[in-house]
Amino acid sequence: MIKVDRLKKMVITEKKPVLNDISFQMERGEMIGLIGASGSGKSLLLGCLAMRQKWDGGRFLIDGEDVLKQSGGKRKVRREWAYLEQNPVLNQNRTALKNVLVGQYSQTPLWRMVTGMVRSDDYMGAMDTIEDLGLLDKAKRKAGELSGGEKQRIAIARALVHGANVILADEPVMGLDPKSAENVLQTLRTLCDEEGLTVVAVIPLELAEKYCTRIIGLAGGQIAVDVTGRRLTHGEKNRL
Ligand SMILES: Nc1ncnc2c1ncn2[C@@H]1O[C@H](COP(=O)(O)OP(=O)(O)OP(=O)(O)O)[C@@H](O)[C@H]1O
Repeated sequence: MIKVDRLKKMVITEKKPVLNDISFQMERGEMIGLIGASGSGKSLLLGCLAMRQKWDGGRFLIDGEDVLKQSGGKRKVRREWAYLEQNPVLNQNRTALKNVLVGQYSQTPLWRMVTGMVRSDDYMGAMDTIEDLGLLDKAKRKAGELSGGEKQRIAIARALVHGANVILADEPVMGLDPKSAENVLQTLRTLCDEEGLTVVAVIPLELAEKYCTRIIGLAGGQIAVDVTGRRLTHGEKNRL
């Protein structure tokens, strides 16, 4: 279980904390939609969870251990959790498959990386994951030739092949056409339901209502809404 306990986050330009007293828990298999007005701190919260932003207060407990105090705790989160940016960083000249396999390089000897030789079980694992994400016919295409939604799904495949059990995604469907956006979110939801993946994604409210198991809304530096995935009431929307 993952527990955020009274997280505080400051930025140099503001006197007051941008995030103050943020507390919530995440269970395995949850897909959390993070919503809130522009500037409410969604990206900063995601960055704190991904250990890419410094915490200015609070505790971050994973299975009871405070990651902020544990030696190597931050590195472990950075290595084991996936942080998906809006425009996934893929090598455009390499195939989708090679980009997915990069996720396994941390366990791959240097000579294999240099020669590009891949173990057959790594190859099979990557192909299985690509197939699960509906991109088998694109596996040998260069990443630069894929659509935005396909690139997002390749980034998800890479995260899964790398063994990530938590995916933090900052606006993963921004700029995608509606069908591709729904495809990416349906893929993530299925992985949560069937594989126990945990996802926190900054996405538009109407998509969070449709695909997420839970919706967390930020306002005024605090959690203003924390409900199971469903249509928000007028009252809840007004709090954001
Ligand atoms: N590196 C930084 N230095 C100074 N201020 C920052 C920095 N990063 C974020 N902020 C400020 O913190 C606040 C929250 O930013 P954040 O990017 O988390 O908002 P957001 O909810 O993701 O917004 P948006 O929906 O527009 O992307 C904003 O007021 C922003 O200007």
